[in-house]
Amino acid sequence: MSLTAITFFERFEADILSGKKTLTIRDDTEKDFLPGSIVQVSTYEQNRWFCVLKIESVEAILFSDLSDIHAKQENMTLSALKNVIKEIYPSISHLYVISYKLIKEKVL
Ligand SMILES: CC(=O)Nc1cc[nH]c(=O)n1
Repeated sequence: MSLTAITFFERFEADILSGKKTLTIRDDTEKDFLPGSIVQVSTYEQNRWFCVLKIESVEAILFSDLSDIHAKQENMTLSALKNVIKEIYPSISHLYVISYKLIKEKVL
């Protein structure tokens, strides 16, 4: 069964809504998104819905293969991205790059 919802830390919300952050890197507990599927997005902290994404692709990657291309799509430097991922997933080397498109934003 594929996943239909995802959470992001609140600090990433503005970058997602502005289209500056177009991918997320997750561990194997959050890899089962179907390309082409629609996913509801909420904040991790408050479970507050804030947008809808369409999954473009899900690709396995090793932590050591993260590059400037991934960092740019996360709207970060590569060293900032590696620090964020190490903090969220300490000592996990097998990860998944999930790319997405913003479909619907929250209306303020
Ligand atoms: C809640 C959560 O795990 N959020 C993450 C994790 C990795 N990348 C990301 O953009 N957001």
